[in-house]
Amino acid sequence: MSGVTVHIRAKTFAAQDGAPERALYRDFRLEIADGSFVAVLGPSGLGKTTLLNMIAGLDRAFEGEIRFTGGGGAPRIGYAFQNPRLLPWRTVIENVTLPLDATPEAAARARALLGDMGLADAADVYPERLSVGMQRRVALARAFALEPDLLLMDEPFVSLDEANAERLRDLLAELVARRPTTVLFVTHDSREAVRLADRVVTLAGPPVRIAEDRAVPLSPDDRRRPEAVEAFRGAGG
Ligand SMILES: Nc1ncnc2c1ncn2[C@@H]1O[C@H](COP(=O)(O)OP(=O)(O)OP(=O)(O)O)[C@@H](O)[C@H]1O
Repeated sequence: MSGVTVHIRAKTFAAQDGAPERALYRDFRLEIADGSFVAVLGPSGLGKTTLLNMIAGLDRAFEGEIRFTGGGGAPRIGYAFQNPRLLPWRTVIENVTLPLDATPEAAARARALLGDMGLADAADVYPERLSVGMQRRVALARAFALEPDLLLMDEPFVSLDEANAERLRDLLAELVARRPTTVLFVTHDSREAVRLADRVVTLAGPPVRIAEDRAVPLSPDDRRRPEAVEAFRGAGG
């Protein structure tokens, strides 16, 4: 596992194609404890994906520091992007095993995860044959198969129907219970945040600031009861 200490002194997107300069972050700090499951809520366009990209090292054009805590050098980071980003010229199983060591154990783990995702029969087809919801599940399997120390998830269940989304929330909770991982989970849905996370950070801005930071001390059973989730949300004010 790995915790993260984020300090963004400044993150600005320059003016471009007629759009004005955007100062997204100014002296922003966030501590994510090793082994925690943190949901990040906030309005569209605020800079949540940008935050994940900076943590993942995909966006280095900012002033500040991202430090990984919890020992053991650079963490293995799994990233379930907002769009599935599968390689169209590779089969489903090839997409999932791509970031893994080429060992029989890794291949078996990838196939088992596809089974968990209800995609056992789709392992050898190409992504274009799959619905968007199935492609999202493949992208999740790819992120889990890496056995990450830190899992970044950007609205991973957003285009799924509620029954499938709920099944995958259960699966995510089970996978994290099975193999403890630090999770940073961006969502628009505060029910989903309370359902999954042990801490919900609500962002406001710009520039981005933490408007609310709330621990969610619900039991796994309560999280699966919509009325318990609703009562917790209602108690928050
Ligand atoms: N490469 C870029 N160049 C210029 N502006 C960008 C770039 N990437 C993002 N932005 C802008 O920065 C702002 C934050 O984008 P970001 O995708 O991080 O927001 P978000 O909170 O994840 O939004 P959503 O919830 O809609 O996904 C947006 O206004 C977006 O248009």
